[in-house]
Amino acid sequence: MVVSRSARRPDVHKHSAAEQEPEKPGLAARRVAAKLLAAVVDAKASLDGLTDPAHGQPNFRALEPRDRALVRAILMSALRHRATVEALLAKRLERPLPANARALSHTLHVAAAQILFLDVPDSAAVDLAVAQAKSDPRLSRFAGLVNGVLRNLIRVKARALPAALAQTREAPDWFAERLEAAYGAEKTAAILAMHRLEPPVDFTVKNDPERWAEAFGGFVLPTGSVRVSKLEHSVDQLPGFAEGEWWVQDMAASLPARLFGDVKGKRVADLCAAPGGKTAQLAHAGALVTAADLSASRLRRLRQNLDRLGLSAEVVETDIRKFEPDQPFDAVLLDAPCSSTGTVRRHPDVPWTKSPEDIDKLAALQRSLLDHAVKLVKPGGCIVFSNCSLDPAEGEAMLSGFLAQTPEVMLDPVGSDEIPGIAPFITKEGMLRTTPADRFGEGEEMRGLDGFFAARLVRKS
Ligand SMILES: C[S@@+](CC[C@H](N)C(=O)[O-])C[C@H]1O[C@@H](n2cnc3c(N)ncnc32)[C@H](O)[C@@H]1O
Repeated sequence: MVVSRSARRPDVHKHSAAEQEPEKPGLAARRVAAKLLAAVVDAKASLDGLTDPAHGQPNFRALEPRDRALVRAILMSALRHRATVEALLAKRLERPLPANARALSHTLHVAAAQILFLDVPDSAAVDLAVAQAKSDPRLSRFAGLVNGVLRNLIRVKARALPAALAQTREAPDWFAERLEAAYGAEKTAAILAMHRLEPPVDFTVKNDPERWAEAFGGFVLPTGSVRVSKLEHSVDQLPGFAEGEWWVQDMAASLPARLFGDVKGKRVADLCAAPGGKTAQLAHAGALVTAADLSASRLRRLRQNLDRLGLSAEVVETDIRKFEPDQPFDAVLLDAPCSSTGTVRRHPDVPWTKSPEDIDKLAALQRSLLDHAVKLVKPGGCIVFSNCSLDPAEGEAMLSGFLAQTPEVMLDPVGSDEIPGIAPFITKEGMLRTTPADRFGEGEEMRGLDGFFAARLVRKS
């Protein structure tokens, strides 16, 4: 290895006074927030992946736990309200930022999200954004602009924020337009309004929902899930966690596995199983479950989850299109990979990382997975197809194309009284469709669930 002289003698470097100044507390967190925002918005990386404690972005993982929590809070707000922040910043800029000023745009968004939506002192948000600009060669000449724009935002926010929230459609155009085509203008507005809110946490409990609702300070939904509007503790600190008495699962996500009815003693394949929410439901209901998934790391989480819950399943790591079990199953669940547009309340990066092309590709993947899934079930056996997309291309439309071209399979319509509380979500064809704007009763807390699609099919021959 050739080592250059200067590399061996770092002591000869001259440091400027500015470089030697201790870094302002909190600056590293803001820098990481801007970097991750760039990764989400420009490189279409998933926020959960970037902030994964074990495999996430290295600068993020290097932060103290408190700063990691702050970075996540900043990014959740910056993405949840991205269109509103953009509109408010645009009004404070004399002219649009040039396309190559991405770092400047991300710095402004990170600071604006704190000023508008977080409990961070305004002065700290501005000072740190200015310090960030000064210390970054790409941004140093914009430090004055950062200061001016953000101080202006602070001055007007009490009046300008409510107006911007009322006038801005909180989504990229492609996303809102597809929702409108599927659900109409009024329901789209209601869905986008729900995307602005932090969602409640729903739990699937093994037994006695009333008891857990009381223990968590929540209430029982008509379907039996327990809902907590705002959790005061992390889930692993709640009673019953170590004992494996419950798991976190949005109410909508708990419905597909219940469409099989009584599965006690039946051989059921859960084909895209990880991290195992539906595997756990099926195993708890007494099924002999084979849980298959492509992802080794996600299957590790599935095993950990089942261990905690004291439940068991046969676990198979495979691309299910190559899965050839010795004998067909009594029933098959295909909870297919999808655009996840039904989970924007929890994953506000989704509209900014996905595209219409992704939706088309995912619909084609779902179709190929479903074509194979039906071969794995006995004649007379049941197949439930589900996913957490709001887009009919991945739900109703994909399924009707499949049914038209697959004569050996027919739709088994779901009755509106099969599960307590599901009537509002059953379509006239007997499929299940939920959106975040749906409600299952009167009152604010009875509103909101993930967007889900599910259909039950029977293999005739
Ligand atoms: C929506 S998630 C499943 C969630 C899971 N059913 C639950 O309730 O916890 C979709 C899963 O499909 C898996 N997957 C994607 N393509 C696959 C394939 N070709 N074969 C098997 N699994 C696949 C992904 O690894 C991912 O874990």
